Amino acid sequence: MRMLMLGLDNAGKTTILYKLKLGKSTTTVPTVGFNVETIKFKNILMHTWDIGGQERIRALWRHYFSRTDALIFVIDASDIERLPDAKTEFYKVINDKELKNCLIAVLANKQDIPNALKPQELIEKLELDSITDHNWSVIPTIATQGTGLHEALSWISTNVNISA
Ligand SMILES: Nc1nc2c(ncn2[C@@H]2O[C@H](COP(=O)(O)OP(=O)(O)OP(=O)(O)O)[C@@H](O)[C@H]2O)c(=O)[nH]1
Ligand SMILES: [Mg+2]
Repeated sequence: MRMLMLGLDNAGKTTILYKLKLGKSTTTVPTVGFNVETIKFKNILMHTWDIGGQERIRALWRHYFSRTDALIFVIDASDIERLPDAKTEFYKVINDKELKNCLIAVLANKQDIPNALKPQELIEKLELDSITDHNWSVIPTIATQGTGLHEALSWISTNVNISA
């Protein structure tokens, strides 16, 4: 299956990718372009694309939409100031017709930071209950420690319709 990981810069996407791939926390630099790794989870091969989230390169995201089975949208839940930007980008992505059938896992990352929004608060602020045309879930994570990442893959693996 093909997974696409998007979200604003600094959300934690690359940290998640390499925590899942290597089992350890890595030092990252802002991604200019993409990283791709295959993660094996419960005998499912998850081809996972992590795309840079800086504003000037977000226009490139759509080139990676095709054939995506699951979208992982990573949010820095402690960055309340940029939540409106994250929301705008999120809806732009999920309303694209190329992603109309994909599963959506929203990761409420950086739960180790004291003011981080909890999943229920993110559901309200992002108005996720208004989404009726996708199967979605919000999962709290701490990418640097690996907390919640297997729960996220587990939810994806049990809900995905693998097309190929
Ligand atoms: N405290 C805390 N820091 C985190 C967590 N996850 C990631 N970070 C840190 O956040 C910073 C950005 O992480 P990246 O994984 O590079 O972010 P990214 O989403 O790939 O960013 P772009 O490549 O620019 O799109 C790094 O310093 C990470 O160590 C977390 O759960 N908690
Ligand atoms: Mg990155």
